[in-house]
Amino acid sequence: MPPLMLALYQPDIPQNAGTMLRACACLGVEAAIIGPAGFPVTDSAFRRAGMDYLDLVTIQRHASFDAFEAWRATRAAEGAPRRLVLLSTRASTPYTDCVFQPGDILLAGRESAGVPDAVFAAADMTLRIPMAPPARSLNVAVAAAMVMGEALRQLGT
Ligand SMILES: C[S@@+](CC[C@H](N)C(=O)[O-])C[C@H]1O[C@@H](n2cnc3c(N)ncnc32)[C@H](O)[C@@H]1O
Repeated sequence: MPPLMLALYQPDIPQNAGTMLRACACLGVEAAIIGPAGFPVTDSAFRRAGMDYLDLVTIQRHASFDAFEAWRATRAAEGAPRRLVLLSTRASTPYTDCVFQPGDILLAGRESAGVPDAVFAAADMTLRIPMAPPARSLNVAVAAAMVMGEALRQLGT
């Protein structure tokens, strides 16, 4: 199992998803796309869009957050639980305070709206990247890259 997974919650901007999937390929991080997405997320659609790193990244696709949670529950029942670590502008814990664990799943929110309250509540941890006021949010791919970098640094990979 790769030490880390990045899950994209209902991504709606293909260029950001492509950037994050490429980062996963380069960093050895597994990826998941939680639908519905705002664009086609099949391998052939990514290839048509020119994503040339596709063969270097393992991408799970889940039709909904419920399906993703069902998969996570199965992993836990098999004795391999995976924490859900949400990146959110609504969180209060700075991401640098998190002690990351092998198998953690970093969840990045939808570009337009983040995640709904039920998804926020389902997370085992919620993390914030502190920003200079009055900034509202980072680009999702930038946020994901910052937290992946810190998690991989801690995990020594
Ligand atoms: C453009 S932001 C979403 C903005 C949305 N209006 C909201 O309030 O959640 C897209 C995603 O990037 C991540 N993100 C952006 N800035 C962040 C920050 N400062 N701390 C943690 N996550 C951040 C989160 O996963 C967020 O859901």
